[in-house]
Amino acid sequence: MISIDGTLVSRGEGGVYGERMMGEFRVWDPYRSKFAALWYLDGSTDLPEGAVVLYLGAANGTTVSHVADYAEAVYAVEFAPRPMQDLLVVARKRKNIVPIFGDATQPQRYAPLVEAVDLVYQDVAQPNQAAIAIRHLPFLRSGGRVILMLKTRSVDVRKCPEEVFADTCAELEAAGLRVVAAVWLLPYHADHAAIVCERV
Ligand SMILES: C[S@@+](CC[C@H](N)C(=O)[O-])C[C@H]1O[C@@H](n2cnc3c(N)ncnc32)[C@H](O)[C@@H]1O
Repeated sequence: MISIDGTLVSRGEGGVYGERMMGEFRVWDPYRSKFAALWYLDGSTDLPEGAVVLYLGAANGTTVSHVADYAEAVYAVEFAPRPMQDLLVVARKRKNIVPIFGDATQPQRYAPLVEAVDLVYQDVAQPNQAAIAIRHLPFLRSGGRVILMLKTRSVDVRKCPEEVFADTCAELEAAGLRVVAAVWLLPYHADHAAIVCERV
């Protein structure tokens, strides 16, 4: 990933959501994007140019647009109609984004549209976040990665965040993933942790 004087950027045609520009580069704000926050907090995080990405929880496409500046293709899944409309606008300008109006708990419904991917990136804030990620492992190439943005309060508000975090890591490992990094996203995002896994 590219940085200019320590600021994370991506190279894309024009701004998408009023983000700051540094010449032809778009500033990727860690307060607006958990992916960017992870990059600032864990130096080993990378998004190799030319990667194929399956993105679950695309929302209005702000982070998707930065990911698409690096990736060869981004399959972007969103199930809420309003953000989907904005995502479609973003995808009209970026031909390597494939917007999918679908429910990430039902991957079999969009499986025919998606190729094998190098990265499954998930940011869905649902109770069953680990299970959703695990359901997408058939799309992941061997050696590929899963980045799960875990919103602990969405899983179980009664459990302490550390317990939810540990349980989620254990569930992912039981499914054959190896956790290579696990980071709380403070100060950028409260109640969120990023879990980076490799398919072994
Ligand atoms: C926290 S927002 C994602 C923010 C986005 N990743 C970004 O960085 O710009 C979570 C999104 O996931 C979507 N979502 C939640 N559950 C989903 C599901 N089962 N299938 C698809 N999208 C889902 C929500 O509608 C919402 O837009």
